Amino acid sequence: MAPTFMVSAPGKAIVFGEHAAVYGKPAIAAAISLRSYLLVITLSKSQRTVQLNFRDIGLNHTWEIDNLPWDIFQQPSKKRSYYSVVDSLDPQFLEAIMPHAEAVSKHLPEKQRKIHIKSATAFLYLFLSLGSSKSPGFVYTLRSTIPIGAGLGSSASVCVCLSAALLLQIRALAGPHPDQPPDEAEMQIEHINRWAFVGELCIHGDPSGVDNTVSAGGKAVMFQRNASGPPSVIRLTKFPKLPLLLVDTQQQRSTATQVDKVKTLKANHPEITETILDGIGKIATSALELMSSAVPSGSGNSDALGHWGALIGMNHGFLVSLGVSHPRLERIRELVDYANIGWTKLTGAGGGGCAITLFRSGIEEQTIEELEQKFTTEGFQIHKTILGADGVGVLWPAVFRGTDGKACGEIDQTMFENADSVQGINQLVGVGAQENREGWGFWTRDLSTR
Ligand SMILES: Nc1ncnc2c1ncn2[C@@H]1O[C@H](COP(=O)(O)OP(=O)(O)O)[C@@H](O)[C@H]1O
Ligand SMILES: C[C@@](O)(CCOP(=O)(O)O)CC(=O)O
Repeated sequence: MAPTFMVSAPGKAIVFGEHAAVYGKPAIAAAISLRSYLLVITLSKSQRTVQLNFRDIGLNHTWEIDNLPWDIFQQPSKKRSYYSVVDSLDPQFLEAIMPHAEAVSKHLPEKQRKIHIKSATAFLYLFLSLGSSKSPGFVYTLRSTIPIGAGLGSSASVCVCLSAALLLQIRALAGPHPDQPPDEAEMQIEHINRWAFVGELCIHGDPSGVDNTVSAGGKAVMFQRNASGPPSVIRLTKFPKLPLLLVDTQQQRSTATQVDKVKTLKANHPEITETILDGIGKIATSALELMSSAVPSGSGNSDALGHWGALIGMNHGFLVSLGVSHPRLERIRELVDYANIGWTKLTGAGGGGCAITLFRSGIEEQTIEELEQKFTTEGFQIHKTILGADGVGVLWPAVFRGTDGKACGEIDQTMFENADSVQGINQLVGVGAQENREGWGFWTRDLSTR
């Protein structure tokens, strides 16, 4: 029987190119140190149930494994392998899943229930695609430090966790281990990424794939969806350590709705919208070119920083034209612009969610503190995070450790559920880019050649 284990995957911030990424334009995004954590417990052979316990959204549902539609998923003509490339959902699979997904949270108001159904659909689609009718029972408990529906890729990070956990359970992944050849690590990240994309298809409708790609591989990437075949992904080894502030409007919205808004605009005004999307793509390309010649940083090269700042301002302007800003996002920009200390753009799908602000060089710490105070007074939330965090990671077995790094015991479901807020989760299992916590492993790809 597999030991209790945990997987974790980061959220992301899109620095340039959201929305345009859906239409095949390039985007630049980086993993952040806010993460989701999924604890996987294997039950004894006699317990033939699978429990999904998504604590942050209050979803807790148990299915009988034998009642799930395995026959539909395992038809020889449709059965997928862990290395298959799946880029669209099978309508027959979806139809078979629906009664089981719709069995969740019947007591809740429709709006909240819809969210639960989407998360349950993503889980069941992956579980039935990758698992087996003969598998033992499992409990999957998820907790996340990423705000949900805030543009920081919470759904992708959940999907990466689910994909990695299921692939580990069917032994389709080796490691991660320290002596793993980089090519093997690359391949395993890609398998996790591909199945995470399938989960994203269930939650989003039409994701570009940038979120799951950054979450699975971590660090920073230039991403471009192709008309057919896999997307082009360039790992950005020279991604600058930028003096960035991440401000949350606390205005929740759904990515699917914002993506639909742009789709409608494009249908009504095809030429103008295409010009805007093209402009956004050119901004991402220009940032990439700049990165290969001069690396912008908070302390040095203020020309390069100013260039990036201008690109950030233009990118936001285009997003406003696409109709995906929000008065609260504009308020963040207004406060930064009045103080004349940097450049702001929304990040993610917009319509609420978060904004990033890049500071000019030489801004006094006190000025930043005053601005942060204003944000807090006006009900915004500031997320302290770094860009370029690690991708998907595994804690196998799931043990917690004392301050000396020594294993103290297994993390059980109650302990994980009871970890108090973000601080409690971080204290128990937290792992970020700067926190090389004992026991966690990450697939490490070779970055030297890119
Ligand atoms: N912590 C979580 N637990 C369960 N489901 C989650 C969690 N975070 C995100 N999700 C799923 O992802 C959806 C939010 O995704 P989305 O609208 O794309 O926002 P984001 O920009 O945060 O990714 C939620 O409605 C839910 O279905
Ligand atoms: C708007 C979009 O470009 C990014 C969405 O990011 P988020 O789901 O808001 O974190 C959509 C996509 O690329 O799939």
